[in-house]
Amino acid sequence: MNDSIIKAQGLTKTYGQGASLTQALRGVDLEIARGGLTCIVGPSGHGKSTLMHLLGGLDRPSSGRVELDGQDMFELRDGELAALRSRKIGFVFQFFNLLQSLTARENVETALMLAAASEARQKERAEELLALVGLSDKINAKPGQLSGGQQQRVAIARALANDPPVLLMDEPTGNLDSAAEAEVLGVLEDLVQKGKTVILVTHSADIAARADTLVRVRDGVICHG
Ligand SMILES: Nc1ncnc2c1ncn2[C@@H]1O[C@H](COP(=O)(O)OP(=O)(O)OP(=O)(O)O)[C@@H](O)[C@H]1O
Repeated sequence: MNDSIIKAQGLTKTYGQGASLTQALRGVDLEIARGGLTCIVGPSGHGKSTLMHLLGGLDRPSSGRVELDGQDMFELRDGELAALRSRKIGFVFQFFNLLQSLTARENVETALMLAAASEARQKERAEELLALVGLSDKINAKPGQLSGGQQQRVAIARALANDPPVLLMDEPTGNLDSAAEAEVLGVLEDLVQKGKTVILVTHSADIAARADTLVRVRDGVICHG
């Protein structure tokens, strides 16, 4: 596959040592094509989140490599890796992680890296992002005034702050009911239409059914078929 945005080779990850050693990943090779919705599925405790963290450069593997847009991530030093991550990947997690005392717009603004931009430009950009996830009417609401699905859409807008090509999500609908899940899925499908690469770990059969690519993880390896 030539146009893969992420390419992983021989990934292993071991936690702990001695009697408490866990081999979370035991040799994963994976290519993710640019664009499209990729779902990582599999039983609990089999290595999905570990894989997601390594694909996003949030953690380093015990061995193996991950190329992001042609760049070998783990040959970079921590600071360089962090800079690459913030340009290329937006992260979304199960529990939204919004700041409760800030409005939706302010939560998005916290992630904008527009150092030179005026306050007015930052505000405008945050409002554009909230419009993109269908929340134009909630820009001044605080998380406590929003439903779970709306909070997760604010988290998605925040993850898009620096216009990364990739969105990486760990169970983004794990804390939502099915109506809110459908809301979030709609936003993700919209983003895929706009050319983003969306990769998510999910236990939801409804979401997995909409994936362009399914990656099944079992016992720390990818199982085919
Ligand atoms: N930081 C850590 N330290 C020690 N062991 C860990 C750590 N993170 C994960 N593990 C172990 O690695 C294995 C894989 O965990 P991982 O979180 O990747 O699984 P998962 O498939 O995402 O599970 P779930 O669906 O329940 O979230 C498990 O046995 C887990 O206990």
